[in-house]
Amino acid sequence: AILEILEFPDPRLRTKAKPVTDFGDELQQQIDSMFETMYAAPGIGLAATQVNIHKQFFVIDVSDDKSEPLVFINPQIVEKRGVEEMEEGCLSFPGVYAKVQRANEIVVKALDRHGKPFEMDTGELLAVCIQHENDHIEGKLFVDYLSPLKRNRIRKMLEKQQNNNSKHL
Ligand SMILES: O=C(O)C[C@@H](Cc1ccccc1)C(=O)SCC(=O)c1ccccc1
Ligand SMILES: [Zn+2]
Repeated sequence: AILEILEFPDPRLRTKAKPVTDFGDELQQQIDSMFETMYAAPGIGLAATQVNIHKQFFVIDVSDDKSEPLVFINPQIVEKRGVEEMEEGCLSFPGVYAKVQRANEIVVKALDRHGKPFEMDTGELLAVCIQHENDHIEGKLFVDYLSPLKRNRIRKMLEKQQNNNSKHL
C-alpha cells in the first residue's frame, strides 16, 4: 500500500523509534509498503518514522532502475570517516533542498528483513542516505543542521503550502 508521508513540522517526526523485535508478517508488509511508497514519491530512501511507524528501520534504493533495494533494521553506525557536503532533499519537506555536511565514509551494522545481521562499509550517496535515514528514526531532521533562521524560513514556507493545500481540498 502507498502510505501517507508525514510532513514537517508534524511533531510525530520527532519520535524516537523503538528497536524491532518481531520479524513476522506485519513487519514484512510494512517493509513492502515502504518500498512502494518510496518508489512512488519518488525517493532514494524512506524511514519508518516518516510514515508514522515508530520502529527502528528504513529502506533505501539509490539505483536508478529500482534494482538495489536495501533494508536496515536496528541500524548502528559504528564508524564515520571524513566529511562531505551534499545538497539533500527530504520527502517530509516537499520542494526543500539544503546543503548538509556529513561523514563521507561509514561502517553500518544492521539486521536484514529476516533478522540476519550484516555490516556495510560505504561512501558517497549511499553513506549520505544511510545517515539521513538513521537520523529520521532518531527523530532528527536535516533542517536541524541549518541555522535557526533558515529552519524558520522553511517552516513558514511549508506551513503556507499546507494551508493552501487544505483550502483546495
Ligand atoms: O526523506 C527521505 O528520507 C528521502 C530522501 C533521502 C535523501 C535524499 C538525498 C540525500 C539524502 C537523503 C529523498 O529521497 S529526497 C528525493 C531525492 O533525493 C531523489 C528523488 C528522486 C531521484 C533521486 C533523488
Ligand atoms: Zn528525509
